[in-house]
Amino acid sequence: MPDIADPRDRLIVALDLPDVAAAERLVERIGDAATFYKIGYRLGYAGGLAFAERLARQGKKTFLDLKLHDIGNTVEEGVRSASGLGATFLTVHAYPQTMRAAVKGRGNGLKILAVTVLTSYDDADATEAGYALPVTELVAQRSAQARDIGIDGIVCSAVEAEAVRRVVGTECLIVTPGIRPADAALGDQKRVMTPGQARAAGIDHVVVGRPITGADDPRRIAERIVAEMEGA
Ligand SMILES: O=C(O)c1cc(=O)[nH]c(=O)n1[C@@H]1O[C@H](COP(=O)(O)O)[C@@H](O)[C@H]1O
Repeated sequence: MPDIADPRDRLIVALDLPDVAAAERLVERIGDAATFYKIGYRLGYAGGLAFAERLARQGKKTFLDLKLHDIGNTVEEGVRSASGLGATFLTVHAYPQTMRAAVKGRGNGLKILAVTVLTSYDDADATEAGYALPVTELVAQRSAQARDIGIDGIVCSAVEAEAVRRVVGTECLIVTPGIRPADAALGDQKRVMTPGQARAAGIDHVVVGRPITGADDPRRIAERIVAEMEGA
């Protein structure tokens, strides 16, 4: 829970767009209302990794959301390669072997975030995937493992943020997708909070995609989200 001096840094805009030209247009329209962008595999597989490097060179913070999960050697070497892209964050799934490998491979100040249980999952989805624990317990268990392994941050829903903070303490970041302004459509997200609720629950960063990427005025929505967190 490091001090975040610029309140805009709390908002990470998910650039889930089909191509680099669309991402460039959105970044341009948002202007200085956002400082931090997430590149996931939709854009990543369409030239987005080179674009992420460019954004970083232009002074934006970048988050590579590659959600790595593989045998340890592949994860470790993959993280080593990703460490050269100038990013601030990189995601891996919160499996102990994967997290240990990621910590071994990280370099150049890249922080590793562990995705505990996807925010599109509820208890029924976890059961269907073969887990005996309810989501809140699975998130707590994986957060404790991430803490013990030395992961830099946890990705969970803001619904679990207070419980996760008790597990990981103040040194570890909590980053929460599944964020929706009060009037926004949920889409496929199931564990959801507003930006203000998330901030009050003690998160470090929120991740917001469609409410911004699909807005008529993305800059205004980004500004509103930052202001809502500041007022929380
Ligand atoms: O790792 C993530 O960023 C992530 C983890 C998670 O549990 N849930 C989740 O929604 N995300 C990502 O956060 C973004 C949320 O997008 P929206 O639902 O459009 O706001 C997407 O890019 C997801 O891939």
